[in-house]
Amino acid sequence: MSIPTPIEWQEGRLKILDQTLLPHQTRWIELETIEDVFEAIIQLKVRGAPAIGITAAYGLAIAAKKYEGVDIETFHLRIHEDYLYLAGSRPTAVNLFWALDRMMKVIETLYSTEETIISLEQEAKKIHQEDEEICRQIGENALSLLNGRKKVLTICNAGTIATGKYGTALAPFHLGKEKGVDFQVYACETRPVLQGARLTAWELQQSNVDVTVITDNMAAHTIATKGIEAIIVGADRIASNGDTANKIGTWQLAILANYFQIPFYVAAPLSTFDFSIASGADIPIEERLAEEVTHIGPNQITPEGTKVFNPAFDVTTANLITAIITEKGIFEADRNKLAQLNKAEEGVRA
Ligand SMILES: CSC[C@@H](O)[C@@H](O)C(=O)COP(=O)(O)O
Repeated sequence: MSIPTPIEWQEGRLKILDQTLLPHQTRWIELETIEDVFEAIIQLKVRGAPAIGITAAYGLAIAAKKYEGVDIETFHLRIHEDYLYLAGSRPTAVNLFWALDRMMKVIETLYSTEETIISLEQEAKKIHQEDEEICRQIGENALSLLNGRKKVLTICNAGTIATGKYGTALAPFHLGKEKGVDFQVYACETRPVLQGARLTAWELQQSNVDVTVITDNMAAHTIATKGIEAIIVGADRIASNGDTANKIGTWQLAILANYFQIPFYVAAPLSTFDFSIASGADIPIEERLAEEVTHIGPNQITPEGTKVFNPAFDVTTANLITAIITEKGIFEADRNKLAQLNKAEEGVRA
């Protein structure tokens, strides 16, 4: 696979592929401070739930280095402020909070500032490395579930550049390519920020996967006339009952899948589950700047003063989800089935 790695940590320096410049420029930028990390996340230079979590974890490791030489109590106070700052960047993707909480757990067990700084860097690297293996496993499970269905529709970008490697919803296409299984992928352009048209099209082209871009309002017609056999999407947060937040536009695809009687799959790591909330009604939905809707790139497309509603995500209700594909297997989007998964995971964590 020839897609560049989206996040790199080399000798204590963090570099990310600036996704706002894709597909026209492939440029890595260095994030030197916690403020750089915060800005990169809110400006979508790095995006996608797992990639946000990984970058924030490195952000905390970078922040910790500022406090070399301070006593451990002061260190705890300062790093807690940094944790809250990064946690305030984007509200919907729970992987952000999962990664930051995991970093803070490391701190609880150590009593020397110097040792904690080293351990935080190690933990961030671990979160990053683990994600690649998790995504590969999701890809394997998705490949077996798709089982010969080759014409697949997706939305947004839940690919390599949204994760450590391979992606979630796009993982079966990358892995399929490695194994000689060829898919025909249809990618919704994903207004307003065009993650499908800009990022998924670019990423799948890098992998030589056959990809066709459609505008978001072409989905029903495309499913009906092009013989789409399944829809697969990523996730930003999955509630205890299986309700799933993902990029705005996902819900309408699930409704269409139900209408056309084709499977609708969500692919996500366990770090995207939020077992602390009962249903999708509890998921905070990020609203972003009006300019994302009023403009395409630098060009304004609406009359001056047009009112705008710009939610970045919607919640697909569990009843519309055929299955959730995780690194630990395939699950029904059902409160009781997911509770078993949570129990098994709690056992592993204990
Ligand atoms: C593996 S990425 C999963 C999700 O985060 C993805 O589908 C998505 O909705 C990304 O939204 P974005 O606003 O681009 O961060």
